[in-house]
Amino acid sequence: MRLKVDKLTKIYKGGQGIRDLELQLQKGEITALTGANGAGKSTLLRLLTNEESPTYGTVDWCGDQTVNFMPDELQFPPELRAGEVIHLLAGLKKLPVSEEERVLRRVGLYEAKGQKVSRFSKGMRQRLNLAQCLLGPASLLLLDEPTNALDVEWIAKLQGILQEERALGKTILFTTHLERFAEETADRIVKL
Ligand SMILES: Nc1ncnc2c1ncn2[C@@H]1O[C@H](COP(=O)(O)OP(=O)(O)OP(=O)(O)O)[C@@H](O)[C@H]1O
Repeated sequence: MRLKVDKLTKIYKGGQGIRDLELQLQKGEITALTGANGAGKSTLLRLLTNEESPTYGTVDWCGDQTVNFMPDELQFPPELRAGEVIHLLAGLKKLPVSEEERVLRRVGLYEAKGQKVSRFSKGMRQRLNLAQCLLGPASLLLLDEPTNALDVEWIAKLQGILQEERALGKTILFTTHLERFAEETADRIVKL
């Protein structure tokens, strides 16, 4: 097992994020997190990425984990070219250039690597966001609404990418409003 969440609760001043959540993520499994607007999906991801602390409850990481995160929206410096963004991030992670090329090809942005991010469409920006999440080794991938802004073709390709990552032994948790995508992609659906 890779992650165990016990009685996890986040109560904001104005209202409630999540209450008494129990969740276990198994190694090599894809879990989809669904639920209405305001159900607490993003709150859970913020607690798992340590952006926020729980009011009470625990997250047991069961040993060392490397987590790669795809937020629901990521602002890139607009003057940078896509290839430069990935080059900088790969440098921070001490990855070889071949890894930069590999992720850019995977998200279909290799040909567009010389373009400034400010000229990118929303879907292209989302795929660059996906690329940074796929960069380098990780034991757990957390993705917040990864289908946002993607067209039908790229939603299908995202499904393939997540399943390839699972085949490599990664544990994956993503949030979505697309029930069919959740059913077709995930091993397990957790509804908040
Ligand atoms: N920083 C905050 N301060 C106060 N309340 C917050 C804060 N962040 C979230 N909430 C509240 O916590 C609840 C859960 O919000 P959250 O964003 O986690 O929902 P969600 O399931 O991701 O929703 P959506 O499907 O709309 O993205 C909501 O009632 C929201 O108003």
